Amino acid sequence: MSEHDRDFDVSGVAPAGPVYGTRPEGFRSGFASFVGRPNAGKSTLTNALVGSKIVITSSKPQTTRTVVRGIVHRADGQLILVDTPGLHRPRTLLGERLNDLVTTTWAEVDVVAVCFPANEKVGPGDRFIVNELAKVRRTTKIAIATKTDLATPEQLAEHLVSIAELGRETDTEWAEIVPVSAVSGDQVQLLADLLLALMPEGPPLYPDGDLTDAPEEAIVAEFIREAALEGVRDELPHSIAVLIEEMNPREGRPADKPLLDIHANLYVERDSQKGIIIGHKGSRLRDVGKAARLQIEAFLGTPVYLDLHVKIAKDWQRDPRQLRKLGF
Ligand SMILES: Nc1nc2c(ncn2[C@@H]2O[C@H](COP(=O)(O)OP(=O)(O)OP(=O)(O)O)[C@@H](O)[C@H]2O)c(=O)[nH]1
Repeated sequence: MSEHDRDFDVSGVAPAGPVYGTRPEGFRSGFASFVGRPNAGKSTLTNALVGSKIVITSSKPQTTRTVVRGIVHRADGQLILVDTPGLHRPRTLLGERLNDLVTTTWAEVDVVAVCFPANEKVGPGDRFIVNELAKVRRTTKIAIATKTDLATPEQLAEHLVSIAELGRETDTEWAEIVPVSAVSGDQVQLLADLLLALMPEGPPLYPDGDLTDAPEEAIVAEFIREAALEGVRDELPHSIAVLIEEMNPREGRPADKPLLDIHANLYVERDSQKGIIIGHKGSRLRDVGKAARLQIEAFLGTPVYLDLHVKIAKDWQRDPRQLRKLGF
């Protein structure tokens, strides 16, 4: 995208409607998307740039499903980060939908940043992604060596060479290759500078102070999913989806003692999974509910009553109707 003088209603990535504020001289604004194999550190980097926990992170791969934006506000520009799900060789209908979402996003953003964790070798998973990305010719691409705190200087040097090499092999021109650590904060500001420099000149696209325009419900659902994923077996993550049925302030509460009622359903695919989530006499579900509630309360800044139910949606990942219902 080269200019911002048009409507930004494309594929759910960009906001429609008004632009905010006037354009200071030299102000830049635009969209960047982090991609990379599962666990590459995309969500953590988004949070480090935005400076607040917006996108959930987890030590388990493939936890990111929803496109959630983080917004970096600076005096000289506004950077809107689009966090996409990882690209995978599709095995289910959900996989295909997610991949479509990913490639659509790539074509619409100003910059795609590929994350390569510095503590792991560049491998087939990375090659698959960069090859797919190479088909989107017009978008500017940068490479980020993530998690540099976990690599020795020698490893990092070798890693940067491999990234450059992969660029040549796939005919991808990296506009930048940047090493960062989201955990130590090393080079995070530099990355923000470089990303902003690649954005077109344009006015702010969001009101000052907004960190994300993802609907609150989507973020709340992600907090619940995050809590439910904690400590469960590896095959379970793909099988969990959360749908917020209702989110309303409790009526009749005094103004200084508000309470937000949230009714949510947690969907799994099989009876056995339901048992795992609920735990002995419901103990695990209670812990999940409490952990999620604390996160939600911190995020929304209000006391919450969370009513959480586990339901079975058989094979939801393969069923178009269920997928639609769950927002995919
Ligand atoms: N030491 C270190 N760990 C990191 C860094 N960035 C991310 N991690 C860890 O790596 C794991 C994966 O990070 P995420 O940010 O969830 O990775 P992701 O690419 O968003 O993962 P998916 O959603 O699965 O695609 C988490 O345990 C993070 O804490 C970093 O800079 N340094």
